[in-house]
Amino acid sequence: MKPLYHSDKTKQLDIMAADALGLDSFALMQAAAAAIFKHINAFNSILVITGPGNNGGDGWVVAELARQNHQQVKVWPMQSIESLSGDARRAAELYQGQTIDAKPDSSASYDCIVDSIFGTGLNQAITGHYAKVIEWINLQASTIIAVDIPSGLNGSTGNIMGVAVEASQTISILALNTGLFTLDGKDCCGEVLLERLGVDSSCFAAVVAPDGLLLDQHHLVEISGHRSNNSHKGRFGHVLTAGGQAGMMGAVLLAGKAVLKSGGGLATIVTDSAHADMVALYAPELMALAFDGMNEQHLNQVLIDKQADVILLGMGMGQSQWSKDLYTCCLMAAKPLVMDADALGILSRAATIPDQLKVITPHPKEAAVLLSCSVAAVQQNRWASVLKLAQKYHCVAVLKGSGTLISDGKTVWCCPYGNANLATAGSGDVLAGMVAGLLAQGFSPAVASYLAVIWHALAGETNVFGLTMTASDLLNTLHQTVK
Ligand SMILES: NC(=O)C1=CN([C@@H]2O[C@H](COP(=O)(O)OP(=O)(O)OC[C@H]3O[C@@H](n4cnc5c(N)ncnc54)[C@H](O)[C@@H]3O)[C@@H](O)[C@H]2O)[C@@H](O)CC1
Ligand SMILES: Nc1ncnc2c1ncn2[C@@H]1O[C@H](COP(=O)(O)OP(=O)(O)O)[C@@H](O)[C@H]1O
Ligand SMILES: [K+]
Repeated sequence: MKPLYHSDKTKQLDIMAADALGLDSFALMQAAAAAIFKHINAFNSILVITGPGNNGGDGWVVAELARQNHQQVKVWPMQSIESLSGDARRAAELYQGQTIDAKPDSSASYDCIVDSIFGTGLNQAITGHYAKVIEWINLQASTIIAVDIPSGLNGSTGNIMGVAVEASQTISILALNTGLFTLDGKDCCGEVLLERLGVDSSCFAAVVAPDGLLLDQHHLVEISGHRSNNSHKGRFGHVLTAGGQAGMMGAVLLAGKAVLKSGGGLATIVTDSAHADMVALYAPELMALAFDGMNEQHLNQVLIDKQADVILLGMGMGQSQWSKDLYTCCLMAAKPLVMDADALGILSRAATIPDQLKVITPHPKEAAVLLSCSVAAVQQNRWASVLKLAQKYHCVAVLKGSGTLISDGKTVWCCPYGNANLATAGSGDVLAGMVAGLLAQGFSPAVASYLAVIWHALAGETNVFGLTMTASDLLNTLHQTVK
């Protein structure tokens, strides 16, 4: 897994890399620019837009390399050369090509625009002239290459600070920043490429603790590689999927089916007696159990009889007395618990956190309730929020949304896959069922969570139904990602 760093660690990483390579800071800038130049050396006409810091410095060096390569290149500096300092000033002074000092007229077109306005040094919202230039960049049909980070994107959190470049490609230098992969990061970055300049990331990871780890689809081989031939359904776990108060049955059905679709051996739906009989009509492979409210003896007996390995609680469960009774009953069994949806609201008000709680799967609004803060506060720093959730509830937390984050309270994993087609009713119920299904098969809470998240996101991203995909379609096409 690639390490991810908040952008405040960049300077430290730059120094370590320079040491490892035996370069001074200007030679490191030249090496960075040479690595970026490889990605633009085939364009005919290039406009490099440079800012006040070292990100701008990279841009000046890239422009000089393009000039030497006989490409048509111009630099549009946002600041006068005299106002620059250090390596950036030196880089600008070495450039021997043309500059422009205002927006190109509409007849001038560039195949490629290089965004080297701001990198990791962005420290306030972008306004004024800078904002206008970024808005102009976003209107151009050119290929837009962002140096290190799209200007305006907060490299740590993935928030847009006022306005941000929407790049076709982002070429990160030395290390990847956390903000590239969550919240607005994915919309701003386009394709993310990493140029390590010959420095192995393990050289950093040993000294500077990463703030996150980037998940990769290759982890999914762990799922299919997990089972021996000499197996039976009892080996793959039994999940009791509890929820679906009167009139809200769909969510718990989707979750129960996802348990089986993710390889779980057995799934029993515990739901309102008004519709327990209908479960088999939807999916004959599901077992059903009616819960009438405070019928705890009955439920406990079933938990024992059915030897459930995992309880998944909350989908379509509501917040009524029936819901609270179901919550209470499920907690009486000392079985590993996964909580989603309405169970999270009850958990947030509960006097104690059950010892057996293994995973919670909130979307940002549920996370806000769990952390007693606003949705904006959760999203402002999703990295800190997912850590807080895991630490407060002593379990693995899955903070859903664009760039889903998973944490066990120490490590944060980030899923770079998925798209807005997953924003469809019931898609989270499917994810919760997948987490429980993998947990029941013996994966640890963290591994079950991140495997489910990768699988779910990739299935959504590659689904042939595109934006017409429903949660049922997603379930029925999971096999295209993992068989
Ligand atoms: N030798 C080096 O130092 C290397 C630097 N690198 C590049 O350097 C970048 C980091 O350089 P810097 O730390 O200079 O950061 P930036 O290039 O992002 O620029 C920071 C400057 O912008 C100003 N600024 C920040 N936010 C602003 C806003 N909203 N409006 C107006 N001005 C604002 C700051 O006051 C500061 O002067 C990296 O992203 C990377 O591109 C890499 O090439 C690796 C080597
Ligand atoms: N824009 C997006 N990009 C990637 N994944 C998304 C996006 N929007 C939603 N998702 C994913 O879809 C699922 C939606 O879950 P949730 O909000 O709980 O929906 P529901 O309650 O309808 O099941 C989550 O796994 C979430 O990460
Ligand atoms: K940039």
